[in-house]
Amino acid sequence: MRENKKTTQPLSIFELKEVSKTYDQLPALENITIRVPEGHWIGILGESGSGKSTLLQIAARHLDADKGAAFLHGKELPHVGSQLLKGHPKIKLVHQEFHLFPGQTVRENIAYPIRLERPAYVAQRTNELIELAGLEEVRNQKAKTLSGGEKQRTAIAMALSELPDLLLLDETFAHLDGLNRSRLTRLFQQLKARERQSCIFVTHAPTEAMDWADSLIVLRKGKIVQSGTPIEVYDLPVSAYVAELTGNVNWLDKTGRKFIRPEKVRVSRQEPVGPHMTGRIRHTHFRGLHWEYSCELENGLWWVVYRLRNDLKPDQTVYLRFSEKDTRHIK
Ligand SMILES: Nc1ncnc2c1ncn2[C@@H]1O[C@H](COP(=O)(O)OP(=O)(O)OP(=O)(O)O)[C@@H](O)[C@H]1O
Repeated sequence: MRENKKTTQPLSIFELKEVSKTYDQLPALENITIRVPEGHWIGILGESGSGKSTLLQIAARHLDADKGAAFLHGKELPHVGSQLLKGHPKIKLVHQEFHLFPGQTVRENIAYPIRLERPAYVAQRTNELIELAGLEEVRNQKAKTLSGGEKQRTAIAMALSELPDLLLLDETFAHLDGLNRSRLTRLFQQLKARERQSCIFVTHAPTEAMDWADSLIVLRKGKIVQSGTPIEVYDLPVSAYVAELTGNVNWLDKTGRKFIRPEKVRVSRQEPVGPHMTGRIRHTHFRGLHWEYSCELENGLWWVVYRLRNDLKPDQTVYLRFSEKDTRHIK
């Protein structure tokens, strides 16, 4: 990685500096600064309408901000309005409306961005991506005949055939089933580790954000409310909004200031010695690797608790214990 000698900070590939955007006098983004160091994946998490897509559109050079600037490798990028074509050749946005050539095959679509390279390289890179994206069986099928998930994987493979300096992903996993999700996961793991790809990705899903991001940025009503590593943001959220957006939260009182995460709560069927809380199981949810139970406490609060086994029944009385050091306060 190239280092900035003065600060020893990794150099930013891309930067948005003090960017603001208003639609019909309503602010969609306010004073947003984001730096993407080389090889980093920045996850943008936020509720619907918080400005995530607007941010990606500005980063992709599809949309001009009202204020602020965008830099690639330290060079300010021109206004979108002053360019003949929207976008930037070194920045690729993959979003849910896939831009594929419908009459071309999967292979032809993936090969298109590198069509001027040596034929042997084109064939090798295309085959590699077809395999990584799990598209072997549809490689000769026309894009218009693909399923939604196949289109999405083809669009991602196409974006990656010629690696951009900055990859932008908009809700990439949103409509994928488990199998396709794990295929893409492999593809992205390789991109991160081998290709040192830099990326900004937008998601609603906290697990996806935690999994992929080197740093997380939480947006609310167009403003950055918190940024940090996924662990920092998850463990020390600055507000109830961030706490609830990043995972399940058990509030310790009705003020919404003190909480504990469910994985820190021990649930038992027998009354323990020592301090504990008492509750009743109300709902059971199978989550694959664990069971999640909604539990109504004696004080009227509802908590979520996890167990590896499905051994608690609705209406059963349970006892909850936790350590004070695992509780968190929101200032
Ligand atoms: N073209 C537009 N014209 C007017 N208002 C817009 C336009 N695009 C977005 N907005 C508004 O700007 C705000 C931010 O929208 P944006 O699509 O960036 O949010 P988001 O976080 O991506 O939402 P979602 O998760 O629902 O896609 C919203 O209030 C939205 O209604």
